[in-house]
Amino acid sequence: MAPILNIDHLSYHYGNNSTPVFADLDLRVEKDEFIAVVGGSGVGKSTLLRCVAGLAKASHGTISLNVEENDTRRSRGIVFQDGRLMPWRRLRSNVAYGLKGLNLTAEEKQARVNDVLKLARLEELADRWPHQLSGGQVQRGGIARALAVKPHLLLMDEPFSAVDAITRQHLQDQLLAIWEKTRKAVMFITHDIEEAVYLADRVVVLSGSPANIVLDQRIELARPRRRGSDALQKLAQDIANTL
Ligand SMILES: Nc1ncnc2c1ncn2[C@@H]1O[C@H](COP(=O)(O)OP(=O)(O)OP(=O)(O)O)[C@@H](O)[C@H]1O
Repeated sequence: MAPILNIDHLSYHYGNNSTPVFADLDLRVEKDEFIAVVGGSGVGKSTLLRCVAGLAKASHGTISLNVEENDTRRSRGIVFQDGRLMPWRRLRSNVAYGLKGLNLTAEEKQARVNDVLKLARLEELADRWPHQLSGGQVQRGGIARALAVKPHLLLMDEPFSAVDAITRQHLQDQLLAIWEKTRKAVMFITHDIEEAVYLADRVVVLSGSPANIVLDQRIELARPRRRGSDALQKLAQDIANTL
């Protein structure tokens, strides 16, 4: 099967900086595959994700998405670190916002919103304002909004880094449950290597200046995985040693 995402010879420069953030970067992501991108602070993880999201334009190279065009869904859904819910809209309306412009009837939109709120286990909170939600609920709201457009590729930029450790573990497990149900490609940025190994099918390590992929590690651990297991810790340590 052809990869869903093909990144070829990608380079990105900010302004007139002489050194690109990354250069000549190649990456393939298969349909249904969950990949995590890790790397030190400032190495270029978010920039790469923003390029794939279409929010930043690469200086050189290409990004192609191998997806069926369809006006009832979008190719990509994006989840940011802070959830990015609009404070003047209730949760339901925030989730519905991304559906603007899609060729869906009002009933279909409503059904979509209900479905993703249910997936994110937020049905009961649908009429709350963002300030009435916990940090973890806001993040789940961000995930629901991204899923509402039925993306082929879900892009997540350190989505759990602003919540406490216990909430983070719950969110990781909820994300995996959603992924099992929806089976889409995920590109997940994190600086937490254990999180990457716990979640992903593949962990890609970005390093250097300009950055490039210094390790592309398949994670063969059976699911469900056990946090803190020797095998998981060892893989995480091996990956950390490449940084
Ligand atoms: N608007 C900008 N103008 C110039 N340089 C920028 C801009 N945004 C980011 N950078 C630089 O580009 C590099 C990559 O930034 P990026 O945010 O992609 O890194 P990151 O790996 O996601 O970091 P972190 O894990 O700390 O979020 C950094 O050195 C950063 O300082």
